[in-house]
Amino acid sequence: MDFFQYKNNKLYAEDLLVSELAEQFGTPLYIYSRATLERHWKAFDSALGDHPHLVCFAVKSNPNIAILQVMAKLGAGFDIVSQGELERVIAAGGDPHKVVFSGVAKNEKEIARALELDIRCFNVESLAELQRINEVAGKSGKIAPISLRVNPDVDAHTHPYISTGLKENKFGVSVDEAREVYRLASRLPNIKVTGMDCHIGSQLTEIQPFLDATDRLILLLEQLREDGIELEHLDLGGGLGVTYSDEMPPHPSEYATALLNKLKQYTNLEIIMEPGRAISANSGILVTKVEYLKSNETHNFAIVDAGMNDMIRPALYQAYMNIIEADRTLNRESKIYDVVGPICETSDFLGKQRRLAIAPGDYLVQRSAGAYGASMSSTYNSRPLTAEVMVDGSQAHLIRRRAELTELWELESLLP
Ligand SMILES: Cc1ncc(COP(=O)(O)O)c(C=O)c1O
Ligand SMILES: N[C@@H](CCCC[NH3+])C(=O)O
Repeated sequence: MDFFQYKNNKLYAEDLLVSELAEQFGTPLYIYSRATLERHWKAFDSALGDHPHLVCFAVKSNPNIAILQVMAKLGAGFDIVSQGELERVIAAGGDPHKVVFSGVAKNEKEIARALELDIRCFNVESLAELQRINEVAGKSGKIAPISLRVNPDVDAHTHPYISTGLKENKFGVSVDEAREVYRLASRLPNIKVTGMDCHIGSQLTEIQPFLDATDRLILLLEQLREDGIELEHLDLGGGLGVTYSDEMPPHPSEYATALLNKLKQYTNLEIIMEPGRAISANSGILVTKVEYLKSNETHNFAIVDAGMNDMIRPALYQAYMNIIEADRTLNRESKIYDVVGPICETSDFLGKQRRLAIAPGDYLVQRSAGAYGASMSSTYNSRPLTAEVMVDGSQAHLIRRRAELTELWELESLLP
């Protein structure tokens, strides 16, 4: 069941009318459904069944601390890529022992803080990083649990900007070098080798690349056994896609079951997953108000109050995201529009060539906006970050207020 659905042609978020939420909290506005977030995380968790596992929510997809709190209450783990994300997890009540730390450029301070909190594992992306973690752990009197992020050189068949598992990408240690780096790691005094990880890209809509990557990891895992290196966990990363238009990605349970099938004889090997988008994207919408309609010889434009600073995916990846009316009872004339924002950039659009029935003052909804929406937003053009609301049944909680305009320069100062 979809928790964002029309009843009598008016869009609801769980039990609440989207247009009323827009009136109450103003626009642009991100609205999330708690029930949807929970259902999506549980789909992964339950598909992995009795096999030892941990489903780590990829914080980068939506780091709002209320969202992390919902995850923490479910018992989720977290995949982080910075100290900022780590502190958010802690602030939200997350368990640091369920945190895996990815990212290509971990600095000493971040490593020290993660060691202090006894995180589950560092997902190490290079030999140089491994050596740095060993040094920082030595200084902190800790033993750092590590996994090597293996780059399996598998084509994820996704947008080139969000493909990460090819040789030419900056991520991880190549599958050919990994065995040697593991041998080295196993001899470092302040390192404990606990796992292996990979993440081949985002918005994958086919299962096969995941299976191919897993095969390469299993091969390496067997080679490590020959070297006397036993792993405790295998982290298969995130990357499962969602439906933005007509993609048909596998359901999380189908995906998890397929991977589990490959690994079922490894009964003691804990499986870690790092889904972000598959949990958060369709748990959220972006509501925006039509400010003006205008037309020229070739185009009709719906000029709305949300811009690429609020949702950059269309501008950055030419991503298609569905746009629908919040209220279909208003009896407007329908036309084909480019839905554009207030930012002074030609790439500032939410969608192009969409049939919509709207008038100024109406609300439009961009669907699937819960992942990489608010998290990638900026204050470009000195626009405050958009407010965010969590709907929980018939309750709406403001989980991020819109900043006052003066707060936008709080960190700056005039010259003396
Ligand atoms: C290491 C790592 N894990 C997990 C994710 C989450 O990816 P997704 O949101 O596609 O599930 C990402 C982002 O692509 C990532 O870089
Ligand atoms: N930000 C991207 C996904 C990148 C995931 C991070 N590795 C998107 O919106 O699709």
